[in-house]
Amino acid sequence: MQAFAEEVKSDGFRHVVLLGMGGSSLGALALSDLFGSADGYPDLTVLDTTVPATISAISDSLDCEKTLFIVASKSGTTIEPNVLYKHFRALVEREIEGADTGNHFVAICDAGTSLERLAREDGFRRVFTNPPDLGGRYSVQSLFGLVPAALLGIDVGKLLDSVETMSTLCGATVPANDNPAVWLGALIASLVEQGRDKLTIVTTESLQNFALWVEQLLAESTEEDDTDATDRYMKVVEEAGIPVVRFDLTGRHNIGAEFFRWEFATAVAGSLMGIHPFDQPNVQQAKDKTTELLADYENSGRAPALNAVSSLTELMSHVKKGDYLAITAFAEPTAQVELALADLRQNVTGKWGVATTLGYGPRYLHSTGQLHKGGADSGLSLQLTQIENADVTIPGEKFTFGVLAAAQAKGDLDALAAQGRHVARINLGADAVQTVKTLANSLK
Ligand SMILES: O=P(O)(O)OC[C@H]1O[C@](O)(CO)[C@@H](O)[C@@H]1O
Repeated sequence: MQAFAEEVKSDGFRHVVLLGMGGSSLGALALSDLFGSADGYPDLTVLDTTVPATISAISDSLDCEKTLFIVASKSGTTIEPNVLYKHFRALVEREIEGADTGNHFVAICDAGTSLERLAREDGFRRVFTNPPDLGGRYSVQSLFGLVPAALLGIDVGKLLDSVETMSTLCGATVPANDNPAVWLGALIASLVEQGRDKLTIVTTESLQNFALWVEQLLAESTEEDDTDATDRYMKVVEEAGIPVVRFDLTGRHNIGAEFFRWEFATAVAGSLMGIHPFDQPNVQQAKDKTTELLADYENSGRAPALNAVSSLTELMSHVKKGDYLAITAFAEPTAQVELALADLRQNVTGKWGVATTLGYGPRYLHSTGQLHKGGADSGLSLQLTQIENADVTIPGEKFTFGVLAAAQAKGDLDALAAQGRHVARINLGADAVQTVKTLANSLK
């Protein structure tokens, strides 16, 4: 891996764009956030969206000649990386005519998948095949995390040493009380039993995407989660007297140990809670609805309609003690949108006294989407959409990214509603920031 990273660096690549969802990208995102790229190594962008505005913004900013794309998917069948590959392959072919475009693409996947075949047929620079007995969200210490880490110039050996240290501390002969992961898993499970079924992860800035990684691990595995990294929200949490556990990261490479601790703890918590920690059965429901909507579009030419559904106030009229509000946004996550949403969340908590989660679509569909549909019936869902403002075609497909994003948004809300969950949708219109601000202010 490190030899490959050196080769990529010396061939003049300055940017790596990783196309992948959930466990196939969040570990790399966490590592890139924490380490950045070492001197002379390329930077890393994770692209795990179908929202046209974000895809256009990234496509416009790329210097294709110096960009390497990683298509990362264990199953090889996930729609997002597959269509993103089609888009970027065409872009590279347009931008650097005549060159060996396959050289700009790398695949990470399980052996024998359709992605492996495609990558070989399309002449990818390299195909990394992963051991198939690893669940997606438990795969950061495998090629899914390590190849991007090596490309960033991270010392992969040091990272793995820290994983090994934690795995020794969690060995089979270590009594449960002294085992850091069993202790954490048991704590999570026992707090859930006492009714504390929300976990807030507060981190320093460089670990915010590590929190996203933990969110996916827990939300798909145990169906219980709430994360928030803003200090203001943390204050509200502390004031509510919620138990706090603190882990200090002594040296960046020790993130490897934390990956291991949380994976093991999640398996322990899931087992104690009687939940299968390696399964995510409800994720499929939204995928099936999306597939139906896309087929309908291909037959009728009618794009999935994202009509307004209910309103925030009407939605919150159903709230009960212990419920949470899941805010999902199919919009470009600009800094201003993030700030406006942080205010909205704070005001929701202030007005109704509930915890909130925030997930951008379609990323959250591969993470907290499981919690929303398969977790306890304590979540109300507010979907915010801003999809129509731009569109991007997908070579070889009848649908565009806009149609796909709309089908994913509608598919998820339909799946939730079909389960009797309370839902609302607000279309953000042309000015997403202003719409969210107005909504937040109306709650004061
Ligand atoms: O690596 P794949 O097969 O593309 O899957 C991506 C993600 O999708 C999920 O299967 C959920 O849809 C996650 O568990 C997984 O990490």
